[in-house]
Amino acid sequence: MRVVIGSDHAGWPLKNAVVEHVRSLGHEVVDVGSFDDKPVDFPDIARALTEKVKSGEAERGIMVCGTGVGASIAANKVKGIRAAVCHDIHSAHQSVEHDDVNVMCIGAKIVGSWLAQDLVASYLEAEFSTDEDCRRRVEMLHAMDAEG
Ligand SMILES: O=C(CO)[C@H](O)[C@H](O)[C@H](O)COP(=O)(O)O
Repeated sequence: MRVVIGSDHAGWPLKNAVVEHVRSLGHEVVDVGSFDDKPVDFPDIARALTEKVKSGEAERGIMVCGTGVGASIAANKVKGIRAAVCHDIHSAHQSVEHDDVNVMCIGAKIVGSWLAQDLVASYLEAEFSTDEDCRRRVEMLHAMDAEG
């Protein structure tokens, strides 16, 4: 699949490892930066990243900031985006299976590169469940988006 990946300055070192790993898993990467450690504001990167998901240019997004928290707050401001910080393997796949998460956020200051690789693999392998309870709940999230 096509995956858009972005980070702020704090997430930049881990983002590079994530980009390489996602490519090694056979996915296509759209890299929206950062491309160095120059300070940038995570909402700007979240805006660029979520635009690619919203438009359909990428099926999933991965955003790395210092904690993953700012990235997820910013991404969730965008209609159609369901973002979550995932720092354990179970959440990385269940967030997709149950909640149809389309942007996973990781904190570069919180997790190491080995765990990040496993989180990414788990997230990208997961598919949204056909279970009707899960489907209904995500429809409710769509309705909340529409309410504004
Ligand atoms: O973790 C973050 C937001 O939740 C960001 O990546 C930053 O690391 C954090 O806001 C700290 O910013 P700073 O400019 O690097 O001090």
